[in-house]
Amino acid sequence: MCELLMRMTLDSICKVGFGVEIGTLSPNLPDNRFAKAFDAANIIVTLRFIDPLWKIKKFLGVGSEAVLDQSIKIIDDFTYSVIHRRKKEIEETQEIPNNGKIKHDILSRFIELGKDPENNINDKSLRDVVLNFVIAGRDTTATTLSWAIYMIMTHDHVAEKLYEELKSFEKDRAEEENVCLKPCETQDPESFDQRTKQFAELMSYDTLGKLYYLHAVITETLRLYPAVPQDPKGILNDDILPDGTKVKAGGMVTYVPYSMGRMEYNWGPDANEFKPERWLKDGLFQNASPFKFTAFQAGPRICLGKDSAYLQMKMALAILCRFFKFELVEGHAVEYRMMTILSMKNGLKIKVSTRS
Ligand code: HEM
Repeated sequence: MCELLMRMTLDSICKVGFGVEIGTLSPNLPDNRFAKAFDAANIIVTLRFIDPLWKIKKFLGVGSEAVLDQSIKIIDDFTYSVIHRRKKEIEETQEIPNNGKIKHDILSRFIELGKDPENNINDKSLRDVVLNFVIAGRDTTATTLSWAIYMIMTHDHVAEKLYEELKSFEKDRAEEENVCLKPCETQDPESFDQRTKQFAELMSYDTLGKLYYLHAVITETLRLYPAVPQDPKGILNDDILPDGTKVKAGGMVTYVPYSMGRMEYNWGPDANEFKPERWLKDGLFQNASPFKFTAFQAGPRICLGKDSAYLQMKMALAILCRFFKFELVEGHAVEYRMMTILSMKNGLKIKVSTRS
């Protein structure tokens, strides 16, 4: 399941961020060299923190450092091909007179800014923009979706409550749009497919905002399994923190969303329990201060993609939890893989059944 979700979020960030369809989630699941190289580079760079010999290996070009060099080459090739494709498409559309098409993706906006030499944007800085958005937007949402599905399938009452919310959302939306819901025969793939498509079409940015329980399920997942479990900061100058702690230039300060999300001091005696209800008051979602719920960081450098991440995760989970039931494969151990992102070491092996 984790790999499929990673493919989905990679396709999605490439489409929304860079305006290109890369189709890694197409039915034949094509070999995904970029994703493999990206994962390998992520692991190797993180392991440098605990491998005192990494500089020597890098100098000699051996072991994991040799793999890193190959991975970087694959990542660069992919990234530059995305940039060149987008640039070419922009040029071609601009050749059509009075075309007036506005490019909404992030990469196009940076390419546009690059036309002014004062902005000093070249292909290398565009590559960094692309990679930054892949790093920020792929693993974070994919891993949160994996933990959310794990939480939903191990808490039956949550799965049922969510299903009820999605069923009544579907009914209400069909009434609002004045359309009849198509039949949903779980044994007939064609009919089942048609109904899932119809459900997807009934979703919109505004209407997804009404799915309070789903919003609470995702937020509760991020409280217990924040995609960025710890977030270290380098100290530039000697300073004194608000509580009086003195910190020295060259040192590090880390805030730890994983621990903060589980502190009884913050969340009460049931802090370790998965309870989406804690986010609801009279059925409406109640947000917490970002300084208490720190999964997206707080202050001026808070995550820029928070709303887009919720939107994507809500769309994916709404379809999955409305039409499918999940069960953990017997004996499969769900364990942490502690990298920059809190992912699952052995993936998430599940049995899936359909719901009418
Ligand atoms: C569950 C999903 C996500 C989580 C938990 C998350 C979490 C975070 C966190 C903790 C930071 C602060 C990192 C730091 O200290 O420097 C951050 C920054 C950022 N995130 Fe997200 N993120 C998510 C999804 C996304 C998505 C989908 C995008 C883009 C489409 C995105 C774009 C960004 C950007 C651009 C920054 C840098 C903001 C800045 O430094 O000013 N994030 N995110």
